[in-house]
Amino acid sequence: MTETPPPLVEVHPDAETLATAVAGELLNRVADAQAAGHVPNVGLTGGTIADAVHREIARLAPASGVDWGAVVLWFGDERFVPADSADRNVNQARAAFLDEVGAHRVHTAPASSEVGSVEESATAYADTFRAQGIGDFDVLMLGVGPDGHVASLFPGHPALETTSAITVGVHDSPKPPPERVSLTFEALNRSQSVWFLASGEAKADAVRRALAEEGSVAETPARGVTGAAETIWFLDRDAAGQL
Ligand SMILES: O=C1O[C@H](COP(=O)(O)O)[C@@H](O)[C@H](O)[C@H]1O
Repeated sequence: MTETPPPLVEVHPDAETLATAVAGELLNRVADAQAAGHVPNVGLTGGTIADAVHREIARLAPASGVDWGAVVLWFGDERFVPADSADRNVNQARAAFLDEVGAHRVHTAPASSEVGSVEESATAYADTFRAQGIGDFDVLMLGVGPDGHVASLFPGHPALETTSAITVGVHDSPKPPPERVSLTFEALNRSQSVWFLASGEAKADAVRRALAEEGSVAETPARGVTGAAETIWFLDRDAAGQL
């Protein structure tokens, strides 16, 4: 088995500077990939710090030279609610930056108003991956819950144990809404760069557990994802407070 490099930690004074730094770094990576003739696949996440990052991408995008029409965008997880619900991660991202920058190659799991069950949604999302022939994510951004969850893989939840599938339907999520679709560890780990984003004191214990020498993935699912080329933890000072 190939060894992945150890995680790097980058600490910023607060959530605002963290969001600006991540947005700037993402724009640089995507611009470089496009300059090299590559069509980048980028994994997006929902959540509070992700929203701040997305708004910074919108602000910085005009000067970046990135052609967002030629970036393929995915979500690490999606909430199984109606298509027009503000709870959908894709709607949060559309409002924050996707519409403004002109991104249109955007893929997420179908909504509850589009398919009949969370399993059907998970299967359709997996089919989209296969149809697009995605090898791996160039950059996958992931939020981290205060409980250590990543995407919609929650501590002690049966969805953690999914093998031989790239998506899973999640029922009884401890965080609302209860039904979600998540990429599995198998899919999340098909990433060159994994960037964890965490801000605020409420995340400090989860960040400590995720980066500790010892601990289980069942207890802290964020421990289960690494990038083949790099894993970076982008933190603010409060989230890094227990390191
Ligand atoms: O429910 C979710 O939560 C996490 C983290 O969100 P945050 O608001 O605590 O930052 C997010 O990564 C995930 O995509 C989302 O569905």
